[in-house]
Amino acid sequence: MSNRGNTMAPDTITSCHILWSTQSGRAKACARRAARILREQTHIQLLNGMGCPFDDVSFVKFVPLVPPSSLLIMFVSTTGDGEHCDSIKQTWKALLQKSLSAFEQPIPTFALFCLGDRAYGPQFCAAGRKLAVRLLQLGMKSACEVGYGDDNTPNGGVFWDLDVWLEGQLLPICPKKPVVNAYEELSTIPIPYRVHTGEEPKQPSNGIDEWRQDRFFQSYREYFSQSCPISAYEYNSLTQRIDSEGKLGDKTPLLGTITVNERITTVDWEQDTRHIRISIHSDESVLVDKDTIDVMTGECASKLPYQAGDVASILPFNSEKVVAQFLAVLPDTLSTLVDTPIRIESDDELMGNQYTKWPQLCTLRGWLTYCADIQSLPEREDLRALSRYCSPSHGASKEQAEKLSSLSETSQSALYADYILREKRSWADVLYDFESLRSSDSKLTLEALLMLLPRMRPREFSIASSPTADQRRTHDNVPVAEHATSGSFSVELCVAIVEGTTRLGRQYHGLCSNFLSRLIPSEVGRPQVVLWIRPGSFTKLPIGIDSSHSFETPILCVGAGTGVAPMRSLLLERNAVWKHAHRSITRQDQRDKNASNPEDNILVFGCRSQSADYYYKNEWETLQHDGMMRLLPAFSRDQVAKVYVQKVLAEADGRNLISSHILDRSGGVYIAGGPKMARAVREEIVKALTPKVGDEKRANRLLAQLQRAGKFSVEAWS
Ligand SMILES: Cc1cc2nc3c(=O)[nH]c(=O)nc-3n(C[C@H](O)[C@H](O)[C@H](O)COP(=O)(O)O)c2cc1C
Repeated sequence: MSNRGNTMAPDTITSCHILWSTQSGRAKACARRAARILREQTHIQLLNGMGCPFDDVSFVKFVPLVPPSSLLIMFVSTTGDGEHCDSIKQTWKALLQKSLSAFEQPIPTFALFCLGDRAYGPQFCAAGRKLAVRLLQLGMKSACEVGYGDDNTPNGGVFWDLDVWLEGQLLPICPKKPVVNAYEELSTIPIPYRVHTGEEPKQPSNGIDEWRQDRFFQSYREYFSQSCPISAYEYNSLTQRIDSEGKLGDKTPLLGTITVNERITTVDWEQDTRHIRISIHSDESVLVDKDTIDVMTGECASKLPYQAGDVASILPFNSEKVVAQFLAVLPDTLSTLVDTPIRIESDDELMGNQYTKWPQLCTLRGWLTYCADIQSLPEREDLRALSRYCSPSHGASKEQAEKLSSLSETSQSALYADYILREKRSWADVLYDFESLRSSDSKLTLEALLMLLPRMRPREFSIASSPTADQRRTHDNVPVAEHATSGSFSVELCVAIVEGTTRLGRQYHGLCSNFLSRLIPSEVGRPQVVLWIRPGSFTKLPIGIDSSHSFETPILCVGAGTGVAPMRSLLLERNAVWKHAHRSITRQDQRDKNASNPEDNILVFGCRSQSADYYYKNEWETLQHDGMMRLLPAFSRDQVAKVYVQKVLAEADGRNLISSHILDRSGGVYIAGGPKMARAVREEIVKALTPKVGDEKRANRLLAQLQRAGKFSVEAWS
């Protein structure tokens, strides 16, 4: 496929719409940068400002309404294993309808920039590429070459690639205007917020976190709901799951308490990894709806609270220390407000989707703790925006404003990468370094901070526990009547705590893993965590865990490091369901009658050292001893030559395991962990299948078929 449809003459394009699909925000940031550059350097009219998510417009109906002189500029990220992000899923579904015929001409052309990570191999930018193919099939034309942004490109990742694409592809097809210093004055930027202080009296916190205090709770709850992942499940007030995935809307988050937070690597080991259990409780003040209880069994009639393979999206909070460091670099006029309740009013018209709807009532300290992502690294556009707030009377103001602004230029990408990316400089670091931003007459008002700082977004963790085992445990320990009314459940996570040191010796910490590591197990009913649960790549596999009795599909799970989390969920779930279905058979009987076959549940687990980071060792060994699974460990550093999961898998059973599992036993293969590992395992599978099915092409085709049938799936994260 040639990805260039036709090159437009610069004067034929007069306007554009910008659309993006993103999981973690980079595609939106690319859209923002492109919009700013188009505004400054071209005569193109930006019809929807810096753009909106695909699913905000009804794409199929929208395209024929757009005049051909308008350009559709699209930024599309890939997630999962070559999948589309949540914010384009409805559009993608509509575009795939068989009944959809080609758009009637004339229609607008498109310019597409895809975001991805080359470590995903053949799935690099798969979502964007699939979209391009489909749009071309539907008769749309590409106005310029498709752009590809890779997270690993030196000096800025996708943003470096974006600049190259803008310069080489997009800008040449747009009517240029002479570049004057089009740099926006502060006074020309409409402020969408009004902050009212002093209206609400201060009250003692009584040691309760601000977001849980009665007077603020509703305000925070509404704010948190906006961070809900699109596919999150909905729960009723008894924490019973009441919908299937895919129902849109801002869903109230679940509130959880940490009941277990244990280090599962040895104390002297380089990596601190935690086994964390979060207990989720209902709002006990709500009365039980008797209809939801099965009168015969006393059990809740609703489905399991979550499914094996699901993912927990957790909203992190900043630590007291980080907030104090940030407050210390704010102008005095702001830092003195710190514990005063503030009311934030927002102008919906000015907000568009460009700004965040913050909680209506909070304090500056609360906002910095629960809402603003002050530990994130400011993007180049942020530095440019910040430059407008330097104090006019500070001696270095002009120089510092120019420096901040120039760091956003394409030509200064290497400097930006050195200063921000490599040294992981956060907003607080930048405010500290550029002192004209924080001097007493700085223009940095509270309203400006509300405009500038990004909001905290949830981080995702594969759930490591089995919902059936959890429910059985709860039933065994809690009297039936009490359980039926509480609706409570728990989820377990396996979390590697991220920390490191930059080249210049600055320490950095992963936001959410460190937030979780700090939480001390507490009494159930004192929420510490705000979360949602949504389906993951391994939810709803055809492997017999929802139909209780069918274990016809043997599974081969490959998990390296914390990639073992979803595998634990699947294996424990199969074990719990199996046990429930065979509860009259004793252990001895099981072995005698060979009632379960260990080959039905194979785990290839990879870690560095058998004695230091062998997660859940005892559980695997017990299951293996009971004949419920087969374990193939790979300890990469326990011998001179490195041994990884792909090698163990390839060599097992005289190099026959892969082919006999897939071809003879019709088994499913599931892989979780880093993208490089996932790619290497996939390559070994193709290598093993090739001689059996004829050639490599057929082997790849077979894997694609298995993937469509839910018998091959990958969950990879960097
Ligand atoms: C869970 C996960 C899965 C991903 N899967 C892919 C993939 O299959 N192919 C790819 O090219 N990039 C993949 N990526 C990389 C993202 O596309 C890349 O990081 C991108 O810059 C993120 O953009 P966003 O912030 O707009 O979501 C994945 C990233 C994550 C976190």
